[in-house]
Amino acid sequence: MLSPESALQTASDPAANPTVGLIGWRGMVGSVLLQRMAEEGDFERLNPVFFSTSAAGQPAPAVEGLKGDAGLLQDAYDIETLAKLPVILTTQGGGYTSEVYPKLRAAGWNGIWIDAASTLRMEDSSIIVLDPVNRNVIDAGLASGVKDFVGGNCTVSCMLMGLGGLFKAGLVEWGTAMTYQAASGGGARHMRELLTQFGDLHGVVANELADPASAILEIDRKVTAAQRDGSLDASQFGMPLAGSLIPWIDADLGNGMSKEEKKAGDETNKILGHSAAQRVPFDSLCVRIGTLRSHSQALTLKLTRDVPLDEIEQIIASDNEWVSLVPNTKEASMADLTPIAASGAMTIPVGRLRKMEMGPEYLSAFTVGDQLLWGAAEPVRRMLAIATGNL
Ligand SMILES: NC(=O)C1=CN([C@@H]2O[C@H](COP(=O)(O)OP(=O)(O)OC[C@H]3O[C@@H](n4cnc5c(N)ncnc54)[C@H](OP(=O)(O)O)[C@@H]3O)[C@@H](O)[C@H]2O)C=CC1
Ligand SMILES: N[C@@H](CC(=O)OP(=O)(O)O)C(=O)O
Repeated sequence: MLSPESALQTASDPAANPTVGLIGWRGMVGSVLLQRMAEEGDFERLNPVFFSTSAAGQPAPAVEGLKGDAGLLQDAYDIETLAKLPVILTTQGGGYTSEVYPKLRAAGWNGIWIDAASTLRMEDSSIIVLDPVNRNVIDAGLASGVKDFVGGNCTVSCMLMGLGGLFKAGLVEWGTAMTYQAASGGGARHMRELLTQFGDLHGVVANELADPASAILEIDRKVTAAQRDGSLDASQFGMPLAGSLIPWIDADLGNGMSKEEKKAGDETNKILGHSAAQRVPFDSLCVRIGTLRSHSQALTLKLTRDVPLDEIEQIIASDNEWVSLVPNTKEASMADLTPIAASGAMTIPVGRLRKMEMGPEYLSAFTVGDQLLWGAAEPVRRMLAIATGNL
């Protein structure tokens, strides 16, 4: 393994492994990314140069598969060093992208920028990457000189991994998604806050819970009072999430829509490579719930025609190797169609498939996916493999 310095010097040597700058590897998405890269043996085929916004000069992380160590952390704001890299992959977040990306391009950098943040997603110059769904769009983009490849919104990517087959077959006239998004979608501190709230609420009624004869309405009164009196730490979410929900995610766009909801239609159509004329109306109502990891969504799809349910199931199941069809029974749904089942798994369960009372073209569906895997880390990991000729 080359030291970061020599790796940078040989970045254009075609005989060497491709050099890639990794930024954001310490965060939640970044940690999952490193885990997946180690599992897939990616570090055997790359020269990684690790960057940090807070700890330049410290030792880079030890990663499985790398021959030798990765040297020291480089300064993630050092444009000159970044500009020597042929490929940069960042999971650092939108603030970092907004600050560094324009400076790098202004400095004449012409490398490939792979990003998990939303900042550049809807730019004409970028492609939203989800290769099991849009490998054709990615390949065409690479061939035509596109340099910016951005992972999609977690909810959108998980939905398309599950139901992309129906969209690709041209069977969706319009759709809606009612989402149930996990606390971890907000970041590590949000997860901690939720668990702390659960613990505090339990503490408020621990004595009553220990006594089977205590009045349930008194327990309810005490919990509700604690949720309302400001005693719970809600600094991340802005209101208690434990034992409740928040029917708004991300910024208020001022037109009755949240930023998270706008992404559903915009990103779905961009990933599928639809022109404005081909746009499939797809709208959503996004809700934060008190789960830890994995985003769920209940969908209503208006199909372009009446397709028999068994055919629909076949189209969904055969779209990609990660879809897992769950029989529409109570037992199977409880076992396999929950955040508990999906968290940490690469599979995307799709179930509750049935035709609705409104007519045979109306399909009801439920899907759940680990938003840190297919919703964030995996599409950018795979894009890196594509960009470096390994996928
Ligand atoms: N969370 C999710 O479900 C999803 C997130 N994304 C996007 O991915 C990007 C990154 O999100 P996420 O990983 O959740 O962000 P995190 O807040 O977990 O990590 C981002 C950066 O914060 C710094 N940091 C500061 N304190 C800590 C700490 N205690 N532990 C770890 N890192 C710390 C690290 O930078 P440094 O090492 O340089 O100090 C790290 O790289 C965002 O743009 C987000 O929108 C996309 C889809 C889903
Ligand atoms: N907004 C998502 C997570 C996320 O980071 O989305 P995006 O990458 O589109 O900003 C959530 O809170 O669950």
